[in-house]
Amino acid sequence: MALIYETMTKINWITVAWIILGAYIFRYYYNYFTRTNPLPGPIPFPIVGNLLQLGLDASKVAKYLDSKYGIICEVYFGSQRSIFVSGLESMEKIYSTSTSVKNNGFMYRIPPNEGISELGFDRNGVMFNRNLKDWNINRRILSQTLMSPRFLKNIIKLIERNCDELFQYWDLFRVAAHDNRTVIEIPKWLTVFTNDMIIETTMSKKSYAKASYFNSVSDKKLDIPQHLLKKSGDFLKNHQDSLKGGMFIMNMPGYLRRSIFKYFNKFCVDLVYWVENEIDIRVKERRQEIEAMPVEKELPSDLLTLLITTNTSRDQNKIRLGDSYEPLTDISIRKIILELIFGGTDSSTASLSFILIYLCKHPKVKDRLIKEIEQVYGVTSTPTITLESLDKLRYCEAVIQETARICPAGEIFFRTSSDKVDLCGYTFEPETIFWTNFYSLHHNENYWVEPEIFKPERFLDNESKRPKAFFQFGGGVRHCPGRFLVMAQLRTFLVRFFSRYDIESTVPNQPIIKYFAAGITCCKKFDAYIRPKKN
Ligand code: HEM
Repeated sequence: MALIYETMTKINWITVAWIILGAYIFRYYYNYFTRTNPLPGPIPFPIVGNLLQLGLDASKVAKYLDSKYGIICEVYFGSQRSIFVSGLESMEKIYSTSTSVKNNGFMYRIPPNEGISELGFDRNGVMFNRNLKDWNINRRILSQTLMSPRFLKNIIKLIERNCDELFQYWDLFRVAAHDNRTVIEIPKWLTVFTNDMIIETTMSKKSYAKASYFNSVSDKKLDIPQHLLKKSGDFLKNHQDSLKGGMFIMNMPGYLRRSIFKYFNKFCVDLVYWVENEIDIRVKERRQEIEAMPVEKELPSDLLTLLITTNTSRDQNKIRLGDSYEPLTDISIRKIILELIFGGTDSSTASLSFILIYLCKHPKVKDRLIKEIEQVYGVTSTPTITLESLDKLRYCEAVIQETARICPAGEIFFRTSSDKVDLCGYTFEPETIFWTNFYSLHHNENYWVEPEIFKPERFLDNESKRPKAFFQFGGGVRHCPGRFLVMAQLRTFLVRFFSRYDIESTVPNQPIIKYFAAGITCCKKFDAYIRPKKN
């Protein structure tokens, strides 16, 4: 009897589950087929949307959607309907250079999102902040800091120090191998390199991710206290995992996160809080260090000091918004730093990896780049780099831009309408998310002569003749605030690297193996021989 009752109960539960699932699917497709403003696009599946059909290779998705559906279509990333835009005119509208926040209809990054709201990013920081008044002040403080020549001058010194440290480890490998060349797994090394740099840039504290990685792959061990290596290693791992966790929190509907995925959700949230807590400890520590500095003494121009002191009594250049001068709160500083670490690690690693791959594939371009470096700095393995000297590297800049055109780290990127907007003859409601197809635009024959050919010279034309169909860092009021920093970083690295080494891919005609994670197209594998340069 008990068995029959148990079986009946089981069947009932299974039946109920099927009915709920059936009702959910019916409701999903009813909403889909009766949606307003339908656009062409692949039919989505519940929960995953079009992810199974399209996959996660951003350039393949970009090419496919552009060729099959034209300059505007719709896709579902998870349960989120997104408008996918490939035409230049639409992109110019979305990334409009209009400086007026009021007249710009594409002011948001993403529509309201339960997960992002639970983590507090919808009302703090810059990237996802939906309170446009707060976003504006945070953004102005950040831009004023990240773009100031004083800050950038210091950053160049920081980049040089980090290059020297990286090269010291590579040399240790070479000596240990009794060989004049070292096989380096480029993306892995560049990840720890850019991570150390962004941590030191944002937290004004030495980071040991490179050293920690060296110790994990080398027989020789560095004489650095274990707790420092562990701390940096843990920070890198947890911040990378928290980024993946953040994607889960952002894209998985709340009712599923709170039920089926309850424990995994908690694990992801805890990871984000772990990283935030580490940042918070450092912010408080720096506040105390600043308070201990004599008032008459000029404060250092590192990012953290500037974020803490802007609009306080220690600030000489207050930023006014409306009638008030408001300093940033600790929570806002914490979120901004977290976003900068997220925004500044994978994108820079990917860009630098792709540049080195293209230089290996195009030895003539590499030779011309080395010639330019020698012209500006002379033949030396330790050039002294200044902000002014970096501006003379026109060909180097063109190499960086051409790589960003042909193989962008941001192949597709997103903005959200903050108002009713018109695009390609359709009217869209506020809170519609638009994915912009930079990849296809950068490969469009209407705007580029022989777009599949790597030709940095195309960026050497005069300013007025430069191609307009190029979105390396987005554009307009939400233009990437890290662009000057990253351009300084890339140029300084290339100068330092090619003053000292030559590089050759271990695989002839190195294929570009990419993966897409958290909005960035990253380089999955690239091994290269690094040899001392013959002068
Ligand atoms: C090569 C490396 C990089 C690439 C390709 C890149 C690309 C982009 C793009 C396409 C956007 C969207 C801009 C728009 O909507 O108009 C963006 C925004 C942003 N980037 Fe970068 N970025 C890079 C490096 C960095 C670095 C190093 C930082 C930090 C120091 C950073 C911080 C940010 C932030 C905070 C935003 C959001 C700005 C806002 O919403 O107002 N990025 N980036």
